Amino acid sequence: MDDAIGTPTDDSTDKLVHCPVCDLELLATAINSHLDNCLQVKPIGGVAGKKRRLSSPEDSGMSESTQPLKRLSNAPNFPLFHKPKSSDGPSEEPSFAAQSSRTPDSKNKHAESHMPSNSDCPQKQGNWLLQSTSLIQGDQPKEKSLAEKLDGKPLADKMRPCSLQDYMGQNKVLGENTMLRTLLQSNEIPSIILWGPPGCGKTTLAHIIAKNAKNNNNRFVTLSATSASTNDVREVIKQAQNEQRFCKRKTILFVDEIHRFNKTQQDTFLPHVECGTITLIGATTENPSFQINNALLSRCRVIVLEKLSVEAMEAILMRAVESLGIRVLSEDQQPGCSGSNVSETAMYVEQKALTTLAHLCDGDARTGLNGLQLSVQARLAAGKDASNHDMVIKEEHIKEGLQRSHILYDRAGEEHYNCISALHKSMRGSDQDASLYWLGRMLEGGEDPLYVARRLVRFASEDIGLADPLALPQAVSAYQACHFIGMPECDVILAQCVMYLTRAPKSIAVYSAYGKVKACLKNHKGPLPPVPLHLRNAPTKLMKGLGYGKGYKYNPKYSEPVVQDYLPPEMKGIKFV
Ligand SMILES: Nc1ncnc2c1ncn2[C@@H]1O[C@H](COP(=O)(O)OP(=O)(O)OP(=O)(O)O)[C@@H](O)[C@H]1O
Ligand SMILES: [Zn+2]
Repeated sequence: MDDAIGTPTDDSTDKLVHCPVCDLELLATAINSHLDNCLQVKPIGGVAGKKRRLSSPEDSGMSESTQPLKRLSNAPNFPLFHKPKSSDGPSEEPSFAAQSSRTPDSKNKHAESHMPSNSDCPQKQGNWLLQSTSLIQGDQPKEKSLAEKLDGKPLADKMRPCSLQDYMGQNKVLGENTMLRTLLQSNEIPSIILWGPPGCGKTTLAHIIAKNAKNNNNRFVTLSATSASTNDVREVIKQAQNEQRFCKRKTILFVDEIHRFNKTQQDTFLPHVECGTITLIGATTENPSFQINNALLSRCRVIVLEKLSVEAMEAILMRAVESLGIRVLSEDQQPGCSGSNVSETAMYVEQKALTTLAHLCDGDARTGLNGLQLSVQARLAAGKDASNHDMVIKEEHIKEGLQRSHILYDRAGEEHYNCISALHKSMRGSDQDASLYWLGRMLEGGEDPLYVARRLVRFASEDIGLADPLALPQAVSAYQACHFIGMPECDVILAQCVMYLTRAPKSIAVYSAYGKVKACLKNHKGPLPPVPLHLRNAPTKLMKGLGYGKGYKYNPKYSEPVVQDYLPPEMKGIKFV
């Protein structure tokens, strides 16, 4: 590579810059001619084995805006570029660039990162429902079969809305005059944290926000905190700086599951969010006040998204059903009465089944759409063996298709803590029905029975204590019994214990007395007082010689009450109980 380093002609061009491709330091005036060479020789976007040359931004491993490759007139003719990290090194963690080339699946759904644009929108991409192989052969576009439509990416991904129009629910944050609405209409997007339960549309909203920003000259980069390393974060920042410097383009960085980043990783963002190099959109299912660094939190607006309502879920399912060409049967309708003259077998879904699905998926659109997909695929598979009958998806098929445990309850997240807290408070309030309800919510949702049992043991002491000293052994027995027999048999054991504890008299005397002890020790200034000599044991001659145990009155030897101090002299008279 011939690095033509130019000669300075005036002060403004005297600056040294780094080539973003090969990192060579050279004069600003020379960067373009250098880059022209450098880009030709240096393969960039070495992603997952695919060496590419930068011909368009989408071509590069890391995703970004659909801006055409262009030169800037105000900089000394800089081209648009960035340098995706090579993922060849065996010791390196997979870079975000590498992630972006993986095929997304429902778990790794945000791996692909892109600037949302119409061309990214799966529904607008030449219509994913229509294209089939016949197009390649030059025929008229032929409608894909249902099986073909369900092939590939999960339905939830295919249905991801590209505009607010198709984004359902969340009216509290997206309605007229809300902050977010106003923001979407403004040029500047601030850094935000989207907090909400799984599948409520955080990622989708982030894409829509980025796309809707009037100042569309943004780069959109996605990182998943579950797999990105601090180096990946640094790399993104470095490129964002380059983009800003050379191309005056802002980088919108979407970090999914941002709570998974440790505090150091979160700190890495801070200065760059502050100075505006990066607009951060974080998504989290966890309460940001616990999981996100205060300094970072104070620079971001927190937008709370809610579980999708049943109505919103129905609308989402309906949109999916329509795009799949499945016909909806109201209660009094029969298959075949929809007036369609399609000769092949048709797929129907009962309205009731959709409503049930909308209820069962507990506000999680991904679960809802995946549930629909599974039910349709199961019907298709069953239909293969049967005669050429129309296929109808009924309520029971929907229920079969969903694993309830994954729907009702999120074992690792917020819901887990919310439910155990509700159980604890209901027992404390001696409300048996509520206590049993929350217990059921957890156990039927797949909670670990031992986790619940441990909390019962704690409750027996904290909230009942000496008001009924039998509560503790009851709870310990329940724990052991659960340990022996496990779910599902142990459900009734936990229910018995929960009812016992709920009915028992309550006392926090022990709990609060011990709390005072802890506070006393914590607040103590200076060295702790030594244990008085008379209270010390004297197992050896030496210790006896030192005065250990001297003057101690052994209570059983006295018929009258013994007067003796048991606290260090400094603590005399202190009361905890
Ligand atoms: N409000 C919505 N309107 C329409 N579709 C939605 C909405 N929310 C979610 N979806 C659908 O559900 C899928 C999953 O949503 P998304 O990835 O945005 O959820 P998320 O809140 O980021 O979830 P997670 O916390 O699990 O990452 C989307 O691809 C889309 O099809
Ligand atoms: Zn170079």
